[in-house]
Amino acid sequence: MKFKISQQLQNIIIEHIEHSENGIAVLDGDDVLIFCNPKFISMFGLQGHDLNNCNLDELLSWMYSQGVGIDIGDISLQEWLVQVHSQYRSAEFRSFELKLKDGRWLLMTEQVNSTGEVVLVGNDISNIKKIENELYAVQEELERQAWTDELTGLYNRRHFMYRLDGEYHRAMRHARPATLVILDLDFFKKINDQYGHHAGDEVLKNFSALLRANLRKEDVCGRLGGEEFVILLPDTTEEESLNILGRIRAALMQQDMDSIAPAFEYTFSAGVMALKQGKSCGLDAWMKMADQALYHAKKTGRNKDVLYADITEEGSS
Ligand SMILES: Nc1nc2c(ncn2[C@@H]2O[C@H](COP(=O)(O)OP(=O)(O)OP(=O)(O)O)[C@@H](O)[C@H]2O)c(=O)[nH]1
Repeated sequence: MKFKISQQLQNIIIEHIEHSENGIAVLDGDDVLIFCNPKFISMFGLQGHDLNNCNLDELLSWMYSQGVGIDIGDISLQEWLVQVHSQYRSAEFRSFELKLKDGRWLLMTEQVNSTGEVVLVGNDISNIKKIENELYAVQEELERQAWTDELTGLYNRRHFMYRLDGEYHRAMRHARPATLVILDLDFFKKINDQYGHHAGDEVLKNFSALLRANLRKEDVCGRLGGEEFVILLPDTTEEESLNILGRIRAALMQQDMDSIAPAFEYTFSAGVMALKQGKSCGLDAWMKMADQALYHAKKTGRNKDVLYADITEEGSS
């Protein structure tokens, strides 16, 4: 069915456009602005600008120079105009979101008429965007909680194993070295028994911070549970990993633990298993071998690093 557009109906539509909560503008075939309603002017902060014979680029450049309207981030005006023209008139109808300098968000629609004019309509979606951002923040926090150990802030076992899996396959694919270290605090039960569970927790947090401070950004650090930690060192040989452990031990010796008790100190044992470049062993076996090296460190006096390669050579694993 086709409606007859009477004068009365035209008046109703024109009044609606004038008072609409949507910003509406029309550009002619040469992209010169031939109409915009009051809401469009206020939406983009165009008050005070002479809009007669103003084309799209002039309009955008003016907004940019006045610091009003669209927030284009860190790019230059030239780059922005190139971006705009790569999309503008690219379809008969398209919609996109725009962030404004004052923090509001718009959902824009761009319709190209059969006679070449472009009709732009902007709808303020700031409230929806706010809820969307809050939901994103909640989702991110839930994801963070799902893969983080609550006490120490390190990755939990599940997420660590996921990262280990990725690194294992990367190392195999590119025949790169990678080393896995399992660390366990020595006589931790005694710390709990002597100074209390809270002090034990403080020691766990202290050790986690110490690991983080002494590892590179690309290293992955997790808490397997209890007083057992794990480090994945990508692109790191056995020898390099021993240097890193030496650095961690030196930092541990130097720190002041008076908040637990005067002259308080603790130690850890570590089991080290380095992947031989390009030689596959399987993920579970990799963990198991590091664990066996750790067990050996515990059995032979604690407060030391043991390489799996050494215990197999000795035949004492
Ligand atoms: N404070 C605290 N203690 C924990 C936590 N998780 C596990 N533990 C305690 O850690 C202790 C681990 O004791 P063990 O497995 O005997 O190990 P250990 O005393 O460190 O002995 P070695 O590993 O052989 O040197 C147990 O007493 C656990 O209750 C925790 O989150 N916080």
